[in-house]
Amino acid sequence: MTTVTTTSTEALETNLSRLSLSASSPSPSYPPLPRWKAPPQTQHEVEWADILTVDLSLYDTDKPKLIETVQTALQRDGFFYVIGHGIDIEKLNRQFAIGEVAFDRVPREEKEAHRAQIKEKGSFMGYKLQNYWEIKDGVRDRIEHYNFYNNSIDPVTRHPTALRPFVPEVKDFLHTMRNTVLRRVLNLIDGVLGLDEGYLWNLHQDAQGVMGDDVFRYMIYDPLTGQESKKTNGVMLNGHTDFNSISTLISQPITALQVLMPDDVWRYVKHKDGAFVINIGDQLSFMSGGVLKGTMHRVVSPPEDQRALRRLGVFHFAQFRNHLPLDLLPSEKVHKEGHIIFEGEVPTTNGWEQTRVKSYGTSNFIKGEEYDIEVIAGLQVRHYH
Ligand SMILES: O=C(O)CCC(=O)C(=O)O
Ligand SMILES: [Fe+2]
Repeated sequence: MTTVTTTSTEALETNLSRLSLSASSPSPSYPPLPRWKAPPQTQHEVEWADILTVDLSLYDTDKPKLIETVQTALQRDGFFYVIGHGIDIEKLNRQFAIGEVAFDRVPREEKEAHRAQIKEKGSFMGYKLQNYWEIKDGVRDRIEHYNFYNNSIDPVTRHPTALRPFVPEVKDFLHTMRNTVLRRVLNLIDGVLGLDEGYLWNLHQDAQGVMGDDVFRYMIYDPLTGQESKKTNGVMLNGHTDFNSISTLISQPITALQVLMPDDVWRYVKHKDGAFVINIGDQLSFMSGGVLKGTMHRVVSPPEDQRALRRLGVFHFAQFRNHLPLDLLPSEKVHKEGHIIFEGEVPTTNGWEQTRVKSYGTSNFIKGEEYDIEVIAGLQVRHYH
């Protein structure tokens, strides 16, 4: 009898440990969640963007080489991959699994109650629901996103009920993204611009611990119908530059993100398992006097074999601290090779962000064949379609 009991307990434990191996929970303190099933990669050959890779595992041993790569990447393409960052792939996959909770386990009414005040406050905090933006000729977007803001993650009760158990994990993950990825990438950019190491990081987090209001986003694209796709020329998210300092996305297999490369051709970003895709946004580009490129990118319908799939994304949009003027950085290189961006009043970091969030996809810009133009602070901002 005793033996039987022992055996069945062992069997139970074995089963449990098997279960916990197949459930995705990288830390015992995080609640279990079904493992995210990554969609299959495309078998189609498309034109890939030839973007460079920065291996952060060399950060302590070969920084000069990494600085050189970042320099070429940011002066030429505005995009690069980051590998060797040390964040376990299970942790990355958990973020996709949590993203699914945000879209599939929160009822519509609760999403409405957490709708972001985009027009009112220039903020994406909460949900941007489908159909908010116009892509082209009356076709509206099929994108939903849920956004956490770094300085307003607490209390957990501000988030939809189904997401609450995962908020501590989101916080930990964002903290890791800031301290292990963003910080090292900014230090490398300091190297490119000849700034003291830590200069750019300090603009994102000062000695008193005041932090930029980074946006951490889950984003899901539903496929466009054939009719819609025809009207938008396959475009699902119009060509834009990001509004912030540095954007990081976790690479995922659905082939749809395109970058406008230096020869003016849109090319696809190829998926790299466990890698980040990093680009700089308007604000860092402006502060660099245009030496570092805030590059145009867009999202189009995937190749045939992925076209019917939903596309889930996880993004970290880092922000400078609030209220900083978008002046040129104190770098000799910037002052020599760059140019003055704003002739009149210089916008602030959060001022620029809010203006762009408010008008993106909803305002009547000056229409053009290839792109529409919006004027902000005397500057022409392009919106490609
Ligand atoms: O979905 C993507 O891959 C890109 C999204 C994007 O560019 C953005 O949200 O700014
Ligand atoms: Fe973007």
